[in-house]
Amino acid sequence: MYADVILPLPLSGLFTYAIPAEMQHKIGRGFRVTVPFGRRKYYTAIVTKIHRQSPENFTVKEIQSLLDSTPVVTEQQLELWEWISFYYLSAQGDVFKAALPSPMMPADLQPGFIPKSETHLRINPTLDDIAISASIGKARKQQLLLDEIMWFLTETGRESISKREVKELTGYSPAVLNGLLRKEILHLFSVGRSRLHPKTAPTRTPYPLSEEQQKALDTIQSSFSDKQTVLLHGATSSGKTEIYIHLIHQLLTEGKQILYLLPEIALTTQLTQRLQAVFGDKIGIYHSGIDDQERTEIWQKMLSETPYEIILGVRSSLFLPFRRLGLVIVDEEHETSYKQQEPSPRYHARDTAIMLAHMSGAKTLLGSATPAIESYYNAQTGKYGLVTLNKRFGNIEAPLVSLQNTKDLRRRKKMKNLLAPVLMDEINKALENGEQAILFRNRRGFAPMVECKSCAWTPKCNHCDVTLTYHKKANSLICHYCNTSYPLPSGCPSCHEGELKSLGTGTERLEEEVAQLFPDAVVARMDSDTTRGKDSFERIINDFQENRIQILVGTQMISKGLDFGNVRVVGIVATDSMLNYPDFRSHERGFQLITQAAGRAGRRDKQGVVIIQTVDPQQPIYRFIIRNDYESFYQSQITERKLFKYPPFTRLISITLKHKDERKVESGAAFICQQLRQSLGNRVLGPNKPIISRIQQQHIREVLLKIDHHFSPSQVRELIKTAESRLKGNGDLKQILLYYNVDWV
Ligand SMILES: Nc1ncnc2c1ncn2[C@@H]1O[C@H](COP(=O)(O)OP(=O)(O)OP(=O)(O)O)[C@@H](O)[C@H]1O
Ligand SMILES: [Zn+2]
Repeated sequence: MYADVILPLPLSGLFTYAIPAEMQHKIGRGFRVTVPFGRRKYYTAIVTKIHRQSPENFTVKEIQSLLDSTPVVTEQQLELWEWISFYYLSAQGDVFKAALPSPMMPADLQPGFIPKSETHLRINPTLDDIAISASIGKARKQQLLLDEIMWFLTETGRESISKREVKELTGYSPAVLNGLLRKEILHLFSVGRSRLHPKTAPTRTPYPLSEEQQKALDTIQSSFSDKQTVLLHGATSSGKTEIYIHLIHQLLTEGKQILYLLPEIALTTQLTQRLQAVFGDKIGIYHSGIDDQERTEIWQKMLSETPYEIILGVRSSLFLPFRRLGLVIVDEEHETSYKQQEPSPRYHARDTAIMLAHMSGAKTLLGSATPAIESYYNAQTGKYGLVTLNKRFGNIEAPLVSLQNTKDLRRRKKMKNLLAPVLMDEINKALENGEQAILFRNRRGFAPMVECKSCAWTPKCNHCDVTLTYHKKANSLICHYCNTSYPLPSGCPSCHEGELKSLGTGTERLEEEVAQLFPDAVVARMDSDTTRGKDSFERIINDFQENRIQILVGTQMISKGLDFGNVRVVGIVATDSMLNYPDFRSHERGFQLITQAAGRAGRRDKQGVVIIQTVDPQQPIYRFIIRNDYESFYQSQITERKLFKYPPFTRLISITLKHKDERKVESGAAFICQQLRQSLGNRVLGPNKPIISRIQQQHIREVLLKIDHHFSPSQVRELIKTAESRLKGNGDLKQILLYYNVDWV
């Protein structure tokens, strides 16, 4: 008998191995095996098929060992993997690697799962009291410690005490304990211990819903009777999360599991607190910030008889084994961080979640104050149900948004620093009232650019076509594409005359300046530079929540989903580069980002104030934002999308080609275009030289396919795969790396 397996390698197709006789009755689909492959000794692979067809043309190797006695990947998961690999044009091995926590796939160079253990002590059962006291003799300190241990065991009713616990006893000293061990009065042994969080009990029941919330919940439930997916379009702070909580509560009574997806780890902290208050330890948290070994235990728990009933996590959590999935909630469904960009599989977690729900007979609820144009279109055309919630919870008015023309203010010498006078005033007022402010800037680091004052030389990355960002605290120049860091030169290395000056503002400079402007306030920054540490999100969020920080400066990380009660002012410092970025989605993103950031203000008691600083206040998008008019904004966008054949009217597939040799990558891209044009004609755009055309020494070209609904995903897949194999058959071009990004965002 033979087994087809998926290897954790970026290779297309399955690999066949012979099953040793003694394994034949124990193996099946979804089991892990170790197999020899290539030069490395062994890999962990997943069995997808058992059959009797002996492979031709090569000698089959044998499976080395079987790791499981029951499948660790369910039938449904394997189906989902197949769909991802098919739809997103990614190798099955890439999907496998993305899905399983790495300790579940031990290999030569990769350790496996290590159960967590703890050292315990127990009293030697072969000794009676007389033997013990004879052995202790006159060692008074040993007797005292032993008495304390015995007292502990009686009190707790346990057989053993952990080493950690012994250290807390008053009579403890290492010498005394060693004495008891040497005399074999005490024995050491090791006990397995779960990494999962211990029991936490709920502290409250769900809040009663307002009338509007209840109506929205009822409509969601009735929509589910004929739609598999429903979009909840609810204003910021309208209380969507509380609606989710009621819905979850309902599903739990039906014995169903719920997957609650968030776009970013930064959002899990607050949501964990909110959900745990109601659901206690029914919730498992799953994201890349959680240690791999613990993730393995969560996976095992999901396979057990007592799985988590609720999983809260980011995109990778849709790979967990669910058995009774009833509902997937995709919160902030518009977020582009739901799309995995690197590495393959480049899947969209929202769309994959809808597929997962479909395969499980579950429902999907998408929620956002600023839905993705595609999702709103699906709701408009009846593919999804649509439920709208316009009002903020507690009937608080939507924040008052106003624009400040910084170009004009500068000309009139009114900009004394990075903040417009009106914004300064509002922050001062808020601080006087004991309220808080959030300042948003979509650029991290101190200054996005450094320039020589005399010759205008600017430092660039050696590996990428990118100007370097100055980071002051690290005192270095950093490439935001490959992360290489360079020391800051003391003078211009080009003309040797000029001094270097830094241009522009990142969050680090904004934080520094704001701290000087408001010396009595505590100012903190939240961006990817300040949130590297394990608990750093939690610390900043808790400090802000509890008013230990008055002004929070940050990137898009602070712009959405967070719920702070005391924020009066939100300042959006420079939005122009974002809106002028040459991409058909730049206005959609701008609208979402600004509306979401604005939504952090005035969430309790009274209306908030939002000030947007721009050099171009005439941009029509601001009118939609100020009037909080998603509907008209959507209309303007969908008209453009239709006219220029963008999603949802087409599917975009981007093909990226990379090679060290620019000439080669150029001819490779031309070759691919020419191949695809034979059947796809003018649906093929390119090749294009991207704005950043070299990253990590690799030259890059891009081809974009705009596929209308004449072509099915499988037809397009076929055409692309044919073009790829022709390119790989061309001796000169076969080294070119090809990457596909389906539903490119
Ligand atoms: N029924 C309710 N009873 C008491 N408090 C509520 C209720 N509904 C919402 N709230 C409170 O109102 C605030 C806003 O609600 P929530 O965070 O759920 O809004 P949201 O719609 O998810 O907002 P966003 O899209 O901005 O994340 C929260 O502090 C929440 O606890
Ligand atoms: Zn670089």
